[in-house]
Amino acid sequence: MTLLHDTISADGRKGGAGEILAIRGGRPLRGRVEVKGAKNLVTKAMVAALLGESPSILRDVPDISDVAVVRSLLEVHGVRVQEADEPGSLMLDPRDVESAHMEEIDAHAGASRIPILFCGPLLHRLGQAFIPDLGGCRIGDRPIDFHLDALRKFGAIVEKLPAGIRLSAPTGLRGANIHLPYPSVGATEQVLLTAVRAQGTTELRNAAIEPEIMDLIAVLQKMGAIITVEPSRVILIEGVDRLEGYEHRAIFDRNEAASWASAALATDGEIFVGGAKQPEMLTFLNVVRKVGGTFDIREDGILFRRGGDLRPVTVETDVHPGFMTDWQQPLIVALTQAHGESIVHETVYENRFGFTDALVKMGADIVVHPHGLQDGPRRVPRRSLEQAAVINGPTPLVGADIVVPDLRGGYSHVIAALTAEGRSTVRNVGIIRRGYEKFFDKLTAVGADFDVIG
Ligand SMILES: CC(=O)N[C@H]1[C@@H](OP(=O)(O)OP(=O)(O)OC[C@H]2O[C@@H](n3ccc(=O)[nH]c3=O)[C@H](O)[C@@H]2O)O[C@H](CO)[C@@H](O)[C@@H]1O
Ligand SMILES: C=C(OP(=O)(O)O)C(=O)O
Repeated sequence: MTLLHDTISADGRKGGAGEILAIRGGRPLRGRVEVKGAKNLVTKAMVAALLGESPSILRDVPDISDVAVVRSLLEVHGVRVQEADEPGSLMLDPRDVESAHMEEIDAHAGASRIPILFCGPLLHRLGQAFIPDLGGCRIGDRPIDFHLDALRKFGAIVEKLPAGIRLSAPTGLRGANIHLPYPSVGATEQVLLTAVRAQGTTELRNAAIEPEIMDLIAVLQKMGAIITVEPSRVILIEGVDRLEGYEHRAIFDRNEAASWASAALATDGEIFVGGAKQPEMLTFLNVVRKVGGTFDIREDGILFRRGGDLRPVTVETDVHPGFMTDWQQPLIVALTQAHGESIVHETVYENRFGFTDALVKMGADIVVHPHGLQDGPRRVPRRSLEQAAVINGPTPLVGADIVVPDLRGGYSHVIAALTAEGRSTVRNVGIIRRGYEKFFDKLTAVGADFDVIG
């Protein structure tokens, strides 16, 4: 195994060394990996630091390119960011927040989805905000209409620019009554980050309640916010005049944990995921059990292994506490090895099965139904945008030349290549660093046989 490069570029979009892997598959992955703070919390907690009048300390920050992008965008707005009291901790000092130059903001275009969450904090701190065009996984349209509608209700004025948007709040931001058309994670965070310093009370209905959102609420409460989570997806936020910095250890990355679990199932291996915890993964663990995998929940993590032949399963992705959409892509690799027909209904995004083309090229039997399947009783309400994938297994996979399309799809391609007999070339793996820290090191730790060839 030759490691030529396993570092993050400051800019998540840049290519270069570490982009192409030659993988020799066909043997079980066994070993231990550690997961740190969740990409889907850490990046938002970093934005929350903008709202404080004093510095914040965030611990268990993963070394991923989405964090680098958010750090850089904070820095161009005058936030001083440096390592704090232990490896993987950041001190974020927002006392000198200032407007950034347009070119500095534009340099972050297309790199991540997080910049949209700068709207409320920048409006509070500076009275205006410029937000670059967003990046993130291309798994559907991913509109930001819920975000902008909510911001307008708070009193913001939104202008479309040739690249990005400009917001201003000439008369300040006031609490609002907001009902989200769908429990969007990002829009819920947008409302939280805006309402905490708005004048008066905000009532948010049909809010997302993912564990990462609860952790963001914990961060905001440490800062001085007053947020009440009521039953039935209602969140009340009483605006306050001043927030301070926080000290916080981020919730673990349950998406990374589920990914390594699926790798153990797919390759008939055994992987201990240090830092994984049961409560946030209940729904995933139920599916592991249903497909015939086993898990052993320990004090410091969860051990995943395949117990025998894998069984087929039907899964509907959903908002929390349902089966998370980010889990379905790695799981599908394992389902190619299950005995019988599995069905995955993707109800969150309208285009999240593109990665299966590569799996089919490797020998998998997967048929994607772009308008979903009418197949009997369902727990998750049908959505017009949904699709379904029918996976028949087990099928031997053979090595192929494949190109990574997005973060989870990319991880799934690597795992498929490690499951497949023979040699695969996997291109564009740099995308995987958006959400998986020390990815090559971790592959090595579980015994993957690969070379970085470009
Ligand atoms: C950085 C981050 O935390 N990303 C996560 C976040 O993405 P993100 O916050 O972008 O996902 P959302 O929950 O907002 O999206 C859910 C659905 O709502 C739609 N929608 C959303 C906003 C909007 O203004 N209009 C609109 O129509 C989306 O197109 C999608 O169909 O939650 C997703 C759902 O758990 C996860 O897959 C992503 O990993
Ligand atoms: C869809 C994802 O991320 P993002 O929202 O950052 O594109 C993901 O983490 O799988």
